[in-house]
Amino acid sequence: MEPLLSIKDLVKVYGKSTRALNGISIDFYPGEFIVVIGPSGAGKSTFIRCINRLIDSTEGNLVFDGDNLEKASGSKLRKERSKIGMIFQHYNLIGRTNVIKNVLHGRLHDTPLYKSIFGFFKHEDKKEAVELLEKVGLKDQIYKRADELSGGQMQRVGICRALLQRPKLLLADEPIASLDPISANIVMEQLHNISKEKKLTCIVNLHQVDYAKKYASRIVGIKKGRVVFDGKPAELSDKIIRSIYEGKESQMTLQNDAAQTGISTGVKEGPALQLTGGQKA
Ligand SMILES: Nc1ncnc2c1ncn2[C@@H]1O[C@H](COP(=O)(O)OP(=O)(O)OP(=O)(O)O)[C@@H](O)[C@H]1O
Repeated sequence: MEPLLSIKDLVKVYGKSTRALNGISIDFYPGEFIVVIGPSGAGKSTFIRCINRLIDSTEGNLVFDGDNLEKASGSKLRKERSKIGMIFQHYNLIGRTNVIKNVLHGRLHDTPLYKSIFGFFKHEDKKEAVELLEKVGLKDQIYKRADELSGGQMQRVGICRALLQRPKLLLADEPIASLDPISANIVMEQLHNISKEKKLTCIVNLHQVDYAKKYASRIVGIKKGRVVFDGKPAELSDKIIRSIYEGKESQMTLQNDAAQTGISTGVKEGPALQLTGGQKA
């Protein structure tokens, strides 16, 4: 199978010497649900943002859907970007605008400016927006202002907006980091189910190893800007997890120090990660 996204020797240097990405080469295939894990500062956000060119890489080659992404600019870049949906930690919704309009913003790239200004979207776009909102349990909230929603609801709107773009690739940068465990579970469950149903490739950055193990079809571990693990959830042993988070083991009480270590076992439903040895009691 041809990869949907092929990344070669990706390097990102901030300023003079911060090598956030240190030569990443990896292929992603259609339909994969990839979770990227790694300690704070490992380069996860930089990696995901280089993929849709929110950040320009310093070196490397990105081939997405058969096109050279890192060389694209202007309308070509906009066209490529329209095939990549993005979900953000802080949702990036327009608070004063209602839910359905926020979702319809996913079609802005395909709507003439004058129509979008007056809120004229195609009937089929509106229909699809409503269907998506129904799917994530928000049909009753369609005309509510986005800033009247809970965090979990806002993120589900963010998912619908990204999906209305009809992307080939969905990127999510810490989509549940600002949510309580119950909302986080709902968001991950829906993101996972919808991408499975639509056979959509997803790359999701997560701090929580247990969610990664629960939902990913493939886990990629990043440490100091390099890929140090790439495999199936079952292959991600406790030993490997410790090596990815090496240097932070002293904080690996997990339950208590989740925020500092970047590792959380706070999922109430689903398998809790059991780490043995090297942990504080
Ligand atoms: N805009 C920037 N300018 C300078 N350095 C940056 C910038 N963004 C990130 N960095 C640095 O690049 C490295 C990787 O950061 P990045 O945010 O990609 O890591 P991360 O794994 O996503 O971390 P976290 O999980 O804490 O969000 C870090 O050393 C960070 O300080």
